[in-house]
Amino acid sequence: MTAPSASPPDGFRVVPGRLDRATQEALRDAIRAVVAAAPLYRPTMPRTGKPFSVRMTNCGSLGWVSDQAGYRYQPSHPVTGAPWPPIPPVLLELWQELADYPAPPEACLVNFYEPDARMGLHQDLDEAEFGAPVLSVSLGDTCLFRIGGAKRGDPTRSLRLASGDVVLLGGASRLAFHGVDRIYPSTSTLLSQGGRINLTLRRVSKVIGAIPDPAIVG
Ligand SMILES: O=C(O)CCC(=O)C(=O)O
Ligand SMILES: [Fe+2]
Repeated sequence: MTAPSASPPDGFRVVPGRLDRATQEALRDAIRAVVAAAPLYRPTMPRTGKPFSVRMTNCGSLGWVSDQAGYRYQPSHPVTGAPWPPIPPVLLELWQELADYPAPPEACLVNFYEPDARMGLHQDLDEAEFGAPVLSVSLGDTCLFRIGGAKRGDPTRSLRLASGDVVLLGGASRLAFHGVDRIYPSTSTLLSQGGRINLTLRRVSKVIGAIPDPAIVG
């Protein structure tokens, strides 16, 4: 008997093909404009200083960065010192439709994967607010995405994410380990040079009164 594959953690939602081709193209162009204002750079790992294989930038009032001092959110680009550009409206609308959270995202991390890039299993833990999901959008080449549970050793399951797919890490899955094991080159025509763009929308700070008070609502 083969080992059963892990069932997805509660709150993990995949919406295949959520963005049609025209929307993907518009979003690609919006991200090009973000990258023109806030260039992709290669972050380094805390302590070791080892470079990531993924290049990154951000849009939003806050951006996620990593360097030898650690992981954190900050309002400006670590190389240029400029504030991050705003999050494109199409992404804010997507958050409103899917996130089920009463405040907008503050950060959108932009990951760019060359064909040989990957992202090791990790949890997204640098936000103060775990009540909001992380909403992820894939553009360009298909990847092999892996998700496990709240502990590093928990069983994992793998799925392919294609251009236009949207994933939500909400509920229990908000703290699940996840990563990207590989990119499948030449699986999309969206990016002329190939590769994969992943966008993650994140609420960083807590919203006071985010949970409606039943005494007021009722
Ligand atoms: O590229 C992906 O699909 C996942 C990215 C991710 O987990 C992250 O940026 O924290
Ligand atoms: Fe992540």
